[in-house]
Formats: sequence, structure tokens, C-alpha cells
Amino acid sequence: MSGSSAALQPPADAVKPVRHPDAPAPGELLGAHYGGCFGCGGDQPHGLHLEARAGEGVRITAEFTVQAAHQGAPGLAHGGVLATALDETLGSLNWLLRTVAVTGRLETDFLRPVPVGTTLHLEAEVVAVAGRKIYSTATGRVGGPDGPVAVRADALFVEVKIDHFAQHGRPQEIRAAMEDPDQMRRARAFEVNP
Ligand SMILES: CCCCCCCCCCCCCC(=O)SCCNC(=O)CCNC(=O)[C@H](O)C(C)(C)COP(=O)(O)OP(=O)(O)OC[C@H]1O[C@@H](n2cnc3c(N)ncnc32)[C@H](O)[C@@H]1OP(=O)(O)O
Repeated sequence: MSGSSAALQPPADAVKPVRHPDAPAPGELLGAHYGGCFGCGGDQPHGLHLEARAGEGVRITAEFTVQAAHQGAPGLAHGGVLATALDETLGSLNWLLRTVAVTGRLETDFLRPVPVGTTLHLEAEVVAVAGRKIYSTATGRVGGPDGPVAVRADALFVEVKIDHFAQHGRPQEIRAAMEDPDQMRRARAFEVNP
């Protein structure tokens, strides 16, 4: 069973997404957007450590190996963790648009259980853009990049200004991020007009 709700159907005035000319080259490893990110950050011992690569056009691939810390039922990945992997992969698409955006809506189908130790092979694509709204879709396969689909999602990301994070984030993390030149470089890489 799959198929997204009306809220995730692009409106009639939606346009085809355009890959930014300065987007990372196909095959390039994107790296974490923030070391403290539960999805991709290297500083989170129990995080997903998801690694995403730029694909062709407005596509991304990513991999994530389920660890013991990610269980829900004994020996199986927690559904929320799998949703995080999809969310993170979908969020990585914004590197290709060089747009800062956050998840507004995420609809997920869980088609097969995913055991601990499994590598989830993720693929995501932007399907349409309407003003600040970015519509995208993702799948996660097991047993290899061409294996059966275990999870899938459709999402709506909403473009925000970089100030969104300073306005809503906790001051100590924001301060630390702003004092880190690497972090600022990564933040600027998201912006269309740095
Ligand atoms: C320094 C750090 C650097 C790192 C940077 C990269 C970080 C990346 C992190 C990535 C980490 C991984 C990813 C993560 O985990 S991101 C973390 C999880 N997401 C969030 O925390 C987002 C929380 N929500 C918000 O902040 C606001 O609600 C947003 C910004 C989303 C919209 O509030 P805003 O006041 O701005 O705009 P608006 O309300 O006028 O809406 C605008 C349009 O969108 C439509 N709409 C909105 N919501 C929905 C919905 N649910 N279903 C359907 N439609 C929806 C809405 O109808 C409207 O349409 P239209 O009327 O125009 O047609």
C-alpha cells in the first residue's frame, strides 16, 4: 500500500525542480550538514551516521546501517529511526537546489522489517517545486541498491531563511555552530546567494 495524501500532491502551478549550477557533482559525498545532527552528524554516538551522495539531476543516494542502538522490536530497526533515515535523505536533496528547507510533512510506508546489521540503500528525488514548497520522494531498499523496497516516503519541505535556526534553536548550540568556521561554510553552501 502506498500513495501520498492530497497535502503532498504538487499544485497545478508547481514547476520542475532545477539542479543548482554549483550543486555538488554526481558521486560526490555530501558530508554532514551539522556534526550534532542525529541523522548525519559524526558527533552523535548513537546517530544514524547516514552518508549521502549527490546523484544525477535532482537525485541523491544514501546508505545507513542499522545498529543495536536503533532497535524497536528485538533485533529490528525502530520505525521512527527508519523515518529519520528517509527524512535525512530527503533533506539532503536541498544541497542540490542550494536551498535551506525543513520538513513540513513526511508520509512513510513501512513495507518490510529491517533487521539490525542491515544496510539500508536510500534514493531520493525532488519531484516538484511550488514557491517555497519542495515536493520529494524517497525509497529505502535492503540487500543492495536494487533489492526490495523496505520503506518509502513522500515529503513536503518548506524553504526557510537561515535565521530560522537562530530564532528557534537553543542558544548554546547556535553560538557554538556560529563560532565554528566549518559549520558556517556548510551553512553557506546551502544558500542560493551566499
Ligand atoms: C546553521 C545550520 C545550518 C544547517 C542548515 C540545514 C539544516 C537542514 C536540516 C535538515 C534536517 C532533516 C530535515 C528535518 O528534520 S527538519 C526538522 C523538522 N521540521 C521542522 O522542525 C519544521 C517545523 N515547522 C515549521 O517551522 C513551519 O511550520 C514551516 C517552516 C514548515 C512552515 O511555516 P511558515 O510560517 O514558514 O510557512 P507557512 O505555514 O506559511 O507554509 C508555507 C506553505 O507550506 C504549506 N505547508 C506548511 N506545512 C505544511 C504541512 N505540514 N502540510 C502541507 N502543507 C504545508 C503551507 O500550507 C503553505 O502553503 P501555501 O499557502 O504557500 O500554498
